Amino acid sequence: MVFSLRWGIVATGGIAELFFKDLIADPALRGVTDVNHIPVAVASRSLEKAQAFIDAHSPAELQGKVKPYDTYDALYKDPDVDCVYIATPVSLHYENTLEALRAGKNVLCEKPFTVNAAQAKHLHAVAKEQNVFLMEAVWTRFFPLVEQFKKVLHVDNAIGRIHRVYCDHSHPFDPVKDTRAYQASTGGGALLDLGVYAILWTLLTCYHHPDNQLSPPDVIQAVSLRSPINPEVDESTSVITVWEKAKIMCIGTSSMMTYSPGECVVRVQGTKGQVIIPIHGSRPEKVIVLYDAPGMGSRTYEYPIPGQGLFWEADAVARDLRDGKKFDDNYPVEESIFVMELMDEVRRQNNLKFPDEIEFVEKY
Ligand SMILES: NC(=O)C1=CN([C@@H]2O[C@H](COP(=O)(O)OP(=O)(O)OC[C@H]3O[C@@H](n4cnc5c(N)ncnc54)[C@H](OP(=O)(O)O)[C@@H]3O)[C@@H](O)[C@H]2O)C=CC1
Ligand SMILES: O=C1OC[C@@H](O)[C@H](O)[C@H]1O
Repeated sequence: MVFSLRWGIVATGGIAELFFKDLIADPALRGVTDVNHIPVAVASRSLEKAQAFIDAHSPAELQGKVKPYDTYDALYKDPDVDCVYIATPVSLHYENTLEALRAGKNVLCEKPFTVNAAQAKHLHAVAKEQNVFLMEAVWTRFFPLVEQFKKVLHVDNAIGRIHRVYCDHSHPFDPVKDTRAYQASTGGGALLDLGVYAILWTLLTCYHHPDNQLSPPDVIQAVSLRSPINPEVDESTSVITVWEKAKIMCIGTSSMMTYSPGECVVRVQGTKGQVIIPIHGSRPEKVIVLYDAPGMGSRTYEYPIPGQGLFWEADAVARDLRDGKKFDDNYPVEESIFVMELMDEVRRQNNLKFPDEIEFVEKY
């Protein structure tokens, strides 16, 4: 039997649009037959915007069936919504997710989860108290390609012992169009918005290395370059982590001024070769293994994406809710908290602060 998940979408920006389109894509096109998705409501700060979003993106069979709301709160109260997708700027993730959880809703919240670890911990506590589902929407984590990447490195040991990892996620943000990236009040800067993907590859290679056993890194050394447009935010941040148990050094970089090197956004170097992921660090389609041994050559695993690729995380949420889970095994909230702790430390080393109004945590 197919399990259908009814979604309520909060906000009508760029990623909300892509997520909506992926929800209504035919699951069979990605070989999925056990779950599907039904968008039932969209909330915006303006009723006109919510309605325009629904009209623009709903296929004929959904016209008139998706409810528009002019407040996010009204959507949280809708009994037809099984799961809320939060697609607001990061500065609002804590507040929006908290309200949705308190209304008894399951929540998938866009990346980065919150602006600091304290907020992430509070959301985790509230989800447990309310007995509802919570996950950060790090979509890439749910790509089938990622399973192949982990298998090549940690199961097949295709490149032998891993020594060093480079990973990058960068692309320019336009100071006029992408204003949220340049404002501290909206949680801007390269680290939070783009650095999450450099951290994702760091975690997959080092934190999840069988010898590391999910231990934190022994060393974190980070440097940020502040933006001349607004020195309150970082335009580039580089983070070196050392993982003693697995004996790996990892260099993760992010910049909102320049592009990632296209041919290689992730390079994992081992004793027997290298694993390379070409662009894009958040939407990869290939894993390439280059063997050092003469005559071994290379092997390429290709994973074309039949859509944007956001549907895989939605499928994971649907399966979790079908199975009565409150957290996802592949990406539990504890790991989002760990990511936020890492980012807190990077910001501490570089004296990068957001305004109190967005760093606040309610007493609990
Ligand atoms: N997974 C991915 O690939 C991507 C994830 N993201 C993440 O998604 C989130 C949203 O990003 P994106 O969609 O690009 O952002 P946009 O600026 O395009 O949209 C944000 C939406 O949030 C709502 N909103 C509520 N309050 C504010 C406010 N004070 N200022 C601006 N918007 C507000 C608005 O919707 P309304 O007016 O309808 O209420 C707005 O359309 C971020 O956390 C970002 O990191 C972004 C891009 C890609
Ligand atoms: O999350 C995102 O926002 C920034 C983009 O670079 C990235 O590709 C996208 O997934």
